[in-house]
Amino acid sequence: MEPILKVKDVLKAYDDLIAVNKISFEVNQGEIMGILGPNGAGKTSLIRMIMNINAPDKGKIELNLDTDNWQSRVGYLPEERGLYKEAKVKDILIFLGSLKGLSKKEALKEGEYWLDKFDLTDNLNDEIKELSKGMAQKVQFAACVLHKPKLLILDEPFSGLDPVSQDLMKEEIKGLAESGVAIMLSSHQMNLVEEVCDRIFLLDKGNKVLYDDLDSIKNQYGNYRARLQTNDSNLLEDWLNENDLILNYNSYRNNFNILLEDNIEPNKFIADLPAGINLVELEIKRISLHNIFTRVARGGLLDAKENI
Ligand SMILES: Nc1ncnc2c1ncn2[C@@H]1O[C@H](COP(=O)(O)OP(=O)(O)OP(=O)(O)O)[C@@H](O)[C@H]1O
Repeated sequence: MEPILKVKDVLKAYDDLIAVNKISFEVNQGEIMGILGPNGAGKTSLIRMIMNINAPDKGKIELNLDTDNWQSRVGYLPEERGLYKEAKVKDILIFLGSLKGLSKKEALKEGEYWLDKFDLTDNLNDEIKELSKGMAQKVQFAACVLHKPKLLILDEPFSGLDPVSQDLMKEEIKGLAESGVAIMLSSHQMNLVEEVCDRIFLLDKGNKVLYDDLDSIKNQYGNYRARLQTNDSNLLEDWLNENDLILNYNSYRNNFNILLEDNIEPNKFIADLPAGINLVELEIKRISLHNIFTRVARGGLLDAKENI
């Protein structure tokens, strides 16, 4: 099946600054593609070109939405959350729905469906200025999905949300992808998107760092780290100091943070632990996407401490 969005060799410069440097990627139906990178990486510049707010200096953006009126098939949550403060939630939903071709009744029905999901049903008649930042953001999210878009573009959808609301937002985004929506989201909070995205495009200073599915990225770059608590600290310390499975470690009293060498799998580490060691706790995980980014984009060294 044709991708819903194709970005081909897109370049955008602001005077001398190349904000987006010949970037190419695709977003397919039913997948969540994360555009990740630190502040200033070029994420919003890319999104604005996709939304036709700015034009690329070079390259092409193609939308495959089977319509001349592409905006009726796209939902967009912009980075700046600009709902009119004096307007009521209800009127915002009706107005933004009407821009996407919905009748008043349809917009209200869909809007109420989404407000219910975010526990905001009682706020339908509130003015935006009466809502918290996170509540207003959920209303804006509702407004960008109520016309059932085929392509959803979310610029920093988790910023300003508390952890419970972030989880709720993640679940709704996953649900939309499962129903077939192509979703592209940008974020600088790499830990948050790890659990949501199928594929990742890592961007740094306008340049591609990595573009692959999350598992492949983690298989390729993701060393394992272990967190371990033991009553046999001396035994473990001696073992760690002479073991070539270990890249580095740090410890505090009986707690150890251990970074395994490239390609060392958890089984190998566990099988090699000193015989009879008394373990109180053991956790083994891959390093985070943030650490992979630090390593690949910045040539940073991995250190056991920063991975915990
Ligand atoms: N209108 C503009 N004029 C000049 N420079 C700009 C403009 N918009 C963005 N830039 C620059 O382009 C680069 C990329 O900015 P952009 O906003 O696309 O990054 P971002 O990845 O979305 O960052 P953030 O996570 O901070 O929102 C930055 O160096 C920024 O200063």
